[in-house]
Amino acid sequence: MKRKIRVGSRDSKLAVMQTELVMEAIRRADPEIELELITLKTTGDMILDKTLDKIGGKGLFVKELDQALMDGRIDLAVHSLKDMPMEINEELPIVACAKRGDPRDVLVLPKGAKPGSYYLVKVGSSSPRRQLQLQILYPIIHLESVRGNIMTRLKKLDDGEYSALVLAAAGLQRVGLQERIYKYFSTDEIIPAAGQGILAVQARKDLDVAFLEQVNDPTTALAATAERSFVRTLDGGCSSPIAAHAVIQDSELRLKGLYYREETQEYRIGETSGPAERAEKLGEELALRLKEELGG
Ligand SMILES: NCc1[nH]cc(CCC(=O)O)c1CC(=O)O
Repeated sequence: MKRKIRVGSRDSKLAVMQTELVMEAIRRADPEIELELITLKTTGDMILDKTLDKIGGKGLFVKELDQALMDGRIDLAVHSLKDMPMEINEELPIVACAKRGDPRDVLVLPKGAKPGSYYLVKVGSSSPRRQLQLQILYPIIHLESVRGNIMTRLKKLDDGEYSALVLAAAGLQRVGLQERIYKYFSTDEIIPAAGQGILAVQARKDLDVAFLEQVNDPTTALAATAERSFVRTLDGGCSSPIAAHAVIQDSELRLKGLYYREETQEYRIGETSGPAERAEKLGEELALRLKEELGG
């Protein structure tokens, strides 16, 4: 008898494209499994007139999917890891991280803009992490918040509401709009969000997930562990400009992190490296070091 797996996803174009990528990987690993895509609207997708920090943070992008997992209406949920809260219901663990996509942030110009003629006035980004690092890169920049999914943001850009946007490369690539990318920021120019470019699969902890072994990329999972440990240790909500990016080479993990202290409006950028299996500890140690350097 064919095993049937119901895969839950937010209903944005990006979320569905990402979930289909994971479903393709599952089919490649086990063609016998029957997969059904089930999309759900999440609260975070419906409240579009407020910035995330004003509506309770990242949990609003996962609550409905968590409930559907608990109710047994879906068997898996696929998320952009960077949109998942650092604290996860232990009944609903992350059971796989697919191989990381492009982690970088990029600059996008309005359709038809002449190359080289971009202005740093009314640059759209709602991410405190991007805003802080853009101000460091371009002290004269004028930033404005922008909400909505990728397609909504691009329409606002092309309708003249912004002179440029800063978005994630992976998002544009996955919806087939990589040609809109005008400039890539290196991960040193703008340190990505923890988990940026990573697709995470969540399931009820009692589900037999052996079929996900070939979907999971252990190197990506260790990088995600270090980055999320850094943010969790700093207790970073979505309103604080915390950034973390880990790269693993020959079992050596290098982690770069940015910590911003609200009270003093100071930030620190630091790096650490060590054996990849120490990912959790490396994240914690770097976070504590930066916190101490900033006195709090
Ligand atoms: N909350 C927005 C969001 N969540 C995940 C991605 C991109 C895909 C990824 O980082 O895996 C994006 C779009 C963006 O930041 O421009």
